[in-house]
Amino acid sequence: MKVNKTEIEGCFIMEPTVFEDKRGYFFESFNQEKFETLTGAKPFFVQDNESFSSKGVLRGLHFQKGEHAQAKLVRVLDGEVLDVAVDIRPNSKTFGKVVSTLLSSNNKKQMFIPRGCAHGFVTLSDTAKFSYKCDNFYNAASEGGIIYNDPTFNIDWILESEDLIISEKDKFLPVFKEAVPH
Ligand SMILES: Cc1cn([C@H]2C[C@H](O)[C@@H](COP(=O)(O)OP(=O)(O)O[C@H]3O[C@@H](C)C(=O)[C@@H](O)[C@H]3O)O2)c(=O)[nH]c1=O
Repeated sequence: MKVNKTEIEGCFIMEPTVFEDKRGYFFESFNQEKFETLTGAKPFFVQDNESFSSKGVLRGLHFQKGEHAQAKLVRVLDGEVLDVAVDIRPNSKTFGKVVSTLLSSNNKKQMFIPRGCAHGFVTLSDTAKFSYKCDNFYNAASEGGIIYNDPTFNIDWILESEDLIISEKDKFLPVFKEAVPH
């Protein structure tokens, strides 16, 4: 597995080693020992999630607050998404930085988003199956979010805004300055 640092402290993009033969392929999608050695992070994952989305579906930007913050290791099982992490940790040296990367079932890349960062993705393929591990449990009361088109970040979501499919909850999220104390 290759681990690449990103512009966000503690956020990594991993490229697993894929073994191909006449039967198909094999790769380790998570190996705790290698993960810890290569990243220095020691998340203890307690929840796995999977979602299915049609082209244009944008989920995010989401996070959980306080003691319910979640680190996430995300990947695409089928299809392609643009995956985005935003550093909203006020005490971080990379506060306000954005990392976006294409994750697909072809490139098999994964992104590790540390606790305290916001996360979202948009589906670029006809459909996408998305899977992620979390190091803390879902807690509805602690959910937080930032509107996907926040002018501070000006994230290029690749698709035209009229082609985006967004939940009612996500359409009315606050801007960064309101969502996070500065
Ligand atoms: C996230 C989550 C949702 N749910 C429920 C709540 C709701 O009824 C339904 C759909 O929830 P949402 O609309 O919040 O799902 P979604 O918009 O896919 O939320 C996810 O977005 C991505 C970007 C993330 O980073 C995740 O952490 C999570 O916030 O599933 C759980 O039961 N457990 C969970 O862990």
